Amino acid sequence: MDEKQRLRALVRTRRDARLSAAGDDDSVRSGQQASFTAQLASLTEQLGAGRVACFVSVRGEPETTGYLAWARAHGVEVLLPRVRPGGSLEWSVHEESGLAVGAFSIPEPVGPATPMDASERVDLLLVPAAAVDQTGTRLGWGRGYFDRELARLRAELHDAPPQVFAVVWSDELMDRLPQEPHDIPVDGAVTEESIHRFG
Ligand SMILES: Nc1nc2c(c(=O)[nH]1)N(C=O)[C@@H](CNc1ccc(C(=O)N[C@@H](CCC(=O)O)C(=O)O)cc1)CN2
Ligand SMILES: Nc1ncnc2c1ncn2[C@@H]1O[C@H](COP(=O)(O)OP(=O)(O)OP(=O)(O)O)[C@@H](O)[C@H]1O
Repeated sequence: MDEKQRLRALVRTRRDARLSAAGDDDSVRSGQQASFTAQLASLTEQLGAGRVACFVSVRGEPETTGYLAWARAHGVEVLLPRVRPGGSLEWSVHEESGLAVGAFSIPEPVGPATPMDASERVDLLLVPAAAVDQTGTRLGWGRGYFDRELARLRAELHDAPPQVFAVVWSDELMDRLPQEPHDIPVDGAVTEESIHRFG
């Protein structure tokens, strides 16, 4: 098995174990969620971000639900991704009107697509990942959605790219991950314990 596949399987196993350890214990789950909410809110405030792109967590990913509620309460506009045929992402504002289950069983926003480009900038892009290393190399789930999206944003917003932070559990911050030419490093990572900045 190739090294990336081995690492993805390791992370999958740990996430499944974390899910079953928490079980139906709401106090464990809400504690984990509150930790991520606090770190993500802190980063948003540090950056003075008024417009943020995030994701809706599934299957043992760090919980973003609490952060989405915090953002709404604090007047921070949030864009969420939708998978498009052909393998690109599009973005839509997270509205009260809500979410509908989309591709890969991930809840997606139902509103109109909004461009995420020079005319409609975001200050902070929070991306899912399986793992991140100390140089900002990010390992995803292998379909390249965020690799392509980060490449697009870098090309379009080269004068003022948004800050990009991966959201991972602290045991997913690794020393060294396999790196490929198309990998675009992230600026930092947010875990349930702290905020990390690379380079
Ligand atoms: N919450 C969330 N939203 C997201 C992503 C993500 O990783 N997480 N994406 C990131 O690109 C995009 C959707 N892309 C996806 C890419 C790959 C898989 C995937 O491989 N799923 C595997 C299981 C992976 C796992 O073990 O967790 C599967 O469904 O079999 C799912 C979604 C956009 N939205
Ligand atoms: N900028 C790009 N343009 C076109 N294809 C790309 C680009 N970046 C990555 N890809 C393709 O996407 C696929 C997945 O790449 P990789 O294994 O690095 O994904 P990943 O980082 O795990 O996934 P993701 O970005 O979905 O989280 C590869 O086939 C790769 O060639």
